[in-house]
Amino acid sequence: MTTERDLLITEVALRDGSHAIAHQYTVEQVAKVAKALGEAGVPYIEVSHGDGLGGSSLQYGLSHTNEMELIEAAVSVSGDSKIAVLVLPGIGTVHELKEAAKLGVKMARIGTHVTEADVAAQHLSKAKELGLETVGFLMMSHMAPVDKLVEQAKLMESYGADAVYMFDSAGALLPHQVKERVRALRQNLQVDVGFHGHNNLSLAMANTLAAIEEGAKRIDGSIRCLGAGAGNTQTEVLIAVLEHMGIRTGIDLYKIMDVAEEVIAPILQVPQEITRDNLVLGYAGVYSSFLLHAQRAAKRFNIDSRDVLIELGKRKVVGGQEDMIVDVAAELAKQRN
Ligand SMILES: CC[C@H](O)CC(=O)C(=O)O
Ligand SMILES: [Mn+2]
Repeated sequence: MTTERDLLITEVALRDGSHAIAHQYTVEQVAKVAKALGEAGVPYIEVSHGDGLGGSSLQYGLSHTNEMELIEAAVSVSGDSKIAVLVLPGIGTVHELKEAAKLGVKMARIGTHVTEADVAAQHLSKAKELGLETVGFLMMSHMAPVDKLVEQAKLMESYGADAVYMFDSAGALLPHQVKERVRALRQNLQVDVGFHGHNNLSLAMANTLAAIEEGAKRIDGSIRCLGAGAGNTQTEVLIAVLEHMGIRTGIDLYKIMDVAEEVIAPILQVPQEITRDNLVLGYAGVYSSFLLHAQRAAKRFNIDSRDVLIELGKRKVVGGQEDMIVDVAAELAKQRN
């Protein structure tokens, strides 16, 4: 029997949520979560290091477990759900993509900074060759004007992406800005448009609904908000809201609520909340994945982590420049003495 779905949801807690727990997922945790998500009817489950395949490093944070083991475990228990991986060109290589495909991954999500889509060409075409469904996504989309976003999205489409997402990586966008962007993407692309939000300004749900209103067909969520910063659009809440709107996702509401409460909550080291640092991520337009790095650097130099985040926002530091977080903290500390 095929499930009727008006929207395709990708659950990202086993990838974006990896940032929130410093990439410490174990095989047991991933298997338990993936199995439960599969039973709840989630169509796509993303599994990788928070920074994608190959992300385990001193720069981005060392994983507890090799991500290929996590992927293999997820594939073996996820039933009809498809396992997706994230790849950031420059971090993840075609070699890792091949290894993931061999393990049974069905979708590759290739992401670049919002102005750098051209670096995704090779990865997208290789993923296609491997028979994978492909998503291209543009991160930190608040940092580019609408016409630039559209230009870059068209490049992703031309490289073979089956869908193009805009990522509000910093959780900095307001609903009217999301609407404007998704509308423009829909007007200019033939492929599906997707949206990935972060809840740092408590707008992930509002932004997601704005995207859906403008025709976004693919949405990312993180169950119990287990994503970087304050997390993403909370999956189980989204499913309830969409049911009220008569939008079919194929996900069982009671089951997804149970996964949140019984499987995810025990994994959380602290509850996913809009703490003052998370709020500053959204306010200053800083990558949500920088949170723990900035907190560690602030502690090391005995300064306020909010000052580090505000300065990173001013300098428009983007993914891949994690080493600058320590530089900024050191500079701020020096200025203070
Ligand atoms: C560092 C990759 C990043 O976490 C991808 C993502 O989820 C985002 O940009 O929001
Ligand atoms: Mn994210």
